[in-house]
Amino acid sequence: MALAHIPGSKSITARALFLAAAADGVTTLVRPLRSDDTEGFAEGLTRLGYRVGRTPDTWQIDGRPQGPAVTEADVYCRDGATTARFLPTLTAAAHGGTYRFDASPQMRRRPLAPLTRALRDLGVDLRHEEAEGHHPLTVVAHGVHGGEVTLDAGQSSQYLTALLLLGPLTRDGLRVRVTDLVSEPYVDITTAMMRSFGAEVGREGDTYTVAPGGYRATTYAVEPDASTASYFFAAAALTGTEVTVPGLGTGALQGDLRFVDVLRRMGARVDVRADRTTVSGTGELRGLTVNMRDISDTMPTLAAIAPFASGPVRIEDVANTRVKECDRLDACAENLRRLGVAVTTGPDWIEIEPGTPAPGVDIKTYGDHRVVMSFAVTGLRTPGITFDDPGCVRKTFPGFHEAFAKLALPSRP
Ligand SMILES: O=C(O)C1=C[C@@H](OP(=O)(O)O)[C@@H](O)[C@H](O)C1
Ligand SMILES: C=C(OP(=O)(O)O)C(=O)O
Repeated sequence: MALAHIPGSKSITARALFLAAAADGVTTLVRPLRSDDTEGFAEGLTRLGYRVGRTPDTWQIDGRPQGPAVTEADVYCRDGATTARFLPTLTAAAHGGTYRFDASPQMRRRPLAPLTRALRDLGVDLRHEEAEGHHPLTVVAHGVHGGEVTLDAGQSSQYLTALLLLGPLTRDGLRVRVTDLVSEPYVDITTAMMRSFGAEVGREGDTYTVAPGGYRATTYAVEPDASTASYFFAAAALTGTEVTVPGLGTGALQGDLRFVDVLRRMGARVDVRADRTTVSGTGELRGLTVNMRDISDTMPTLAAIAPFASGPVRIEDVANTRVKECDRLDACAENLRRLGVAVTTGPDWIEIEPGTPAPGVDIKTYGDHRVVMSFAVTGLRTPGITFDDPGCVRKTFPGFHEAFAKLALPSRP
């Protein structure tokens, strides 16, 4: 049996940083994720004048309910969509100040318009430098009264998360009516964490309601990252071994842990306990059709093991994976074809035929950490897989290659 110690959740760390910054008091984050995305978020807060103190295992943030300590700042959000979508929203609540945000070339391309429109509907003075609804942008802050707003979160749930996080910082509170929503479990993480920081948030049908009143500082322990865990679970299912991830169990906040249900349907044995999850490969990997709208960060993980299934694997309802670190449907299809596997794709689906991936293929990563980590799993059964940019795993897991090698799973080419 192998034990995989997975670093902290990116989504939880990003939310915790926002909540801690906005809270009244000093917050301690226990085992936050240390990676490019979350370091970028913390650096953004520092630029805005928040104090973020760090030891290897904890981050301490001095909350500033009144907003950033500086009235002017230039923040580079790197490649992190949580940073690029949550931080401008945090500054909108300040009473005075001009804050400019920019991001990586890919993050500049990724959409933002439904969020910027909603913020403007709430009276936020938000100016784009180039294209509407894209970085770079400037927030000229003068507080937010709140009220009701309608939001299309059909391309990204992060728009909704950003607005909900803003809710307690408004004068009158916020009602958000949602017309469409992907990645819904991420919104559940948001509301659960808001409550942990003392906020009142509720939902009736398609409308979320957030009370004013700010946030209270707390000590918050960050769960291991469930999307990262998917590579280790998939590795177990593929190689017929057993992998246990401590710290992710029945009480986990992250929807991506549901990836183990997909592996169970394919034939793996899955045991979810209160504080750990174990996947055991049985030697059987069946094909299936699966809707991954709720857990689409794990689409590449499944695509990468799909050729080894006994029947076709069809993944549906994942259009928004086209607007992530790269167009993930195309990137997965291209790399599977390079491996000699038959693949078809549509606007929001991919279907992968069984096949034996060819050895010695260089995977085209498009700078996407999930492409690397997913095809590293394929590499357990395919000799000679290399990556044109193995280091891009730094976005969420700088030590991925070492940790994955340490797992010492049998590779059976
Ligand atoms: O809120 C979050 O922390 C995230 C939400 C999801 O994005 P979308 O809602 O854009 O699908 C997910 O893909 C991303 O990795 C993290
Ligand atoms: C899509 C992702 O990240 P983000 O949207 O937070 O940049 C991801 O980590 O797979």
